[in-house]
Amino acid sequence: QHDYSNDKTRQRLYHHLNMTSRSFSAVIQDLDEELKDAICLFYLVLRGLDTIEDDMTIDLDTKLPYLRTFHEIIYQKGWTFTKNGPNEKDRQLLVEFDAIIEGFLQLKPAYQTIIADITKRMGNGMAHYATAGIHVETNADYDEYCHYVAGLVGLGLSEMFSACGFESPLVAERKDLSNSMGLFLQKTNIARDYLEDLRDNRRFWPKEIWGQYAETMEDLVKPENKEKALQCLSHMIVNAMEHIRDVLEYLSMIKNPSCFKFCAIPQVMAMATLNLLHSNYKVFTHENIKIRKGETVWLMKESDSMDKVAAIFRLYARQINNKSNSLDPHFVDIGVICGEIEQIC
Ligand SMILES: CC(C)(C)CN1C(=O)[C@@H](CC(=O)N[C@@H](CC(=O)O)C(=O)O)O[C@H](c2cccc3ccccc23)c2cc(Cl)ccc21
Repeated sequence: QHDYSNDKTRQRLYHHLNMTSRSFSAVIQDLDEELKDAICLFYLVLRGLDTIEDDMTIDLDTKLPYLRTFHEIIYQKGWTFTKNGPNEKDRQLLVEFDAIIEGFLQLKPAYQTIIADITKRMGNGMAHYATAGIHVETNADYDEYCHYVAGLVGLGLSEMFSACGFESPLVAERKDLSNSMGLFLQKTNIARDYLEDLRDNRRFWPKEIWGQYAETMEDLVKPENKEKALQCLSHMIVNAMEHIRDVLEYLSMIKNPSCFKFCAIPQVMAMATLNLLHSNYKVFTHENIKIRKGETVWLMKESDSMDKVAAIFRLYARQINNKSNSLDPHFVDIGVICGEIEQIC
């Protein structure tokens, strides 16, 4: 139990957490005392790293060293970053990053080591994919990139759950399941953010997939390619849904109620998002597609037991299956995955 001698540090931490993501910050604050601060800091350190990766106003020569050394920076009292571009929301976190470091240095060494290790591996992975000319081409690249930016988060969280004794050591051992937890979330975000990422000149959809439907990724936006675009989207959704069996197996291992909700809520939100995306041409015409606030509130309330979470996955799987008709080349794949979900649940 780390005592934040000056509660000021703690207040600043949770202020930044609330600034990054209001709904999820409440979920983190519901975590058991032993884990709450460690996961809050893990989340904020990763947000800081992600803000540097995402900032297109920083040239590569400056950005790459920051990505590769961020795991050391988090030990440097007083460090802040003022080179960031105008993006107000995230910029504030880095300008005041000394408060995050202050909190990080007060964590138990075991949690510091887990956070630093994941940050090092993630920063190097991000640096690899930020290097000029390197981007996601094959499905293997896609899984590797998502492993770096999200799968590793699952590994770190599982190590924390096992380290604090809330969960069995098996949770940290099943790295494949922890990785899938991250890939399901990240692949859902990447499918959802097609247009926003295209505008920011970020290419995450693998050519091995979109190449089956268009000459270039931009072609998918053209109205005359609407059918091909929706078929490609369906393919991306199937690719994400392949992780559901691992997600359900991982969640069935989590016994601590606050850890369970913390893990389950983003997963059911992702499943609801995939349902919203399927056959939805807005993916190619609008940015920031999100499930309705009411649905979010319902999902957060309903995700407190394995049976309820399984029922939610079954519900959305049925809805996706009903929407995908025989014109959809992935109609069979979706049927198979939904059939499996019926069995598992
Ligand atoms: C890229 C990402 C998916 C890993 C981001 N990520 C998440 O998406 C958050 C959810 C979140 O931030 N929701 C925001 C999203 C948004 O801002 O749009 C919301 O407002 O609902 O959840 C994940 C997260 C939570 C629980 C278990 C996980 C297991 C493996 C990988 C990630 C896991 C997360 C946990 C930590 Cl410690 C750090 C980051 C994340």
